[in-house]
Amino acid sequence: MDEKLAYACDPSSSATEGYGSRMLENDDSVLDWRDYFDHHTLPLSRRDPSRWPSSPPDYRQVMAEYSDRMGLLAKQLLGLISESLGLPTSCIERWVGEFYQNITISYYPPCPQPDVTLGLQAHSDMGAITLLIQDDVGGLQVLKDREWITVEPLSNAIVVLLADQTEIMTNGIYRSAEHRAITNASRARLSIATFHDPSKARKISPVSELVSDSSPPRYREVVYGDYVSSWYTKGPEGKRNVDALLL
Ligand SMILES: O=C(O)CCC(=O)C(=O)O
Ligand SMILES: [Fe+2]
Repeated sequence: MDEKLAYACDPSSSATEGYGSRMLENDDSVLDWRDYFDHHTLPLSRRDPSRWPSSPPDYRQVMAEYSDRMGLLAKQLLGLISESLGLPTSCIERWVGEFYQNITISYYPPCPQPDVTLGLQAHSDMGAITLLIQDDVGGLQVLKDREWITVEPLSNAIVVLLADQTEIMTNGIYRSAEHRAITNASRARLSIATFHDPSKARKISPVSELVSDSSPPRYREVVYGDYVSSWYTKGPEGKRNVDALLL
């Protein structure tokens, strides 16, 4: 525990780097059965490996390489999404602007009452695209046709979760995935989520090529930093934050 606390997040502000267990600003909110360690990894100006664990000895080097490779994969996937919509490959990536990438390692201890306790409450991720790996325990679920479907762990698989800004940029053609993590009584679980977000100052709206008289914008423009603040203040409650921007 002392080792974890040596890297503790700043409790007075949300989304800081380091070790923590409370995600939302409101003290009355239901807690998740989860500890997490958040790394700021891109752009390089935010990357400070001295804030990351020093053990095992190659941790920092592996994390830096993982960050670079996930960033490239996220760009490729946004490129494929752009192409699938008949847009130039780099269109959505350009709309996001420089990637702000955070890597969150979540640890879910065994839970004595898994039937009444969530590891992580239902939410959609707030940025553009999340790449997630999980160990063999399982616990990630996605909402499909109002049913929670378990994402069975596959070794070497990367789960792609589209996030809220991609829903906005594609004018709702691609939807962000509502997901949650459940707990279990017997085995601890680990997952690693790599988030790719716009900068806080970036204005996000449906990409202009997808908007016309016959296809009007379905979402209000939002400054990404305001979106993040509102998410942390109100809490996710499924997809209520992106739904609140619907016109
Ligand atoms: O642990 C998981 O599988 C989900 C993690 C997640 O959704 C998140 O960190 O946003
Ligand atoms: Fe998530």
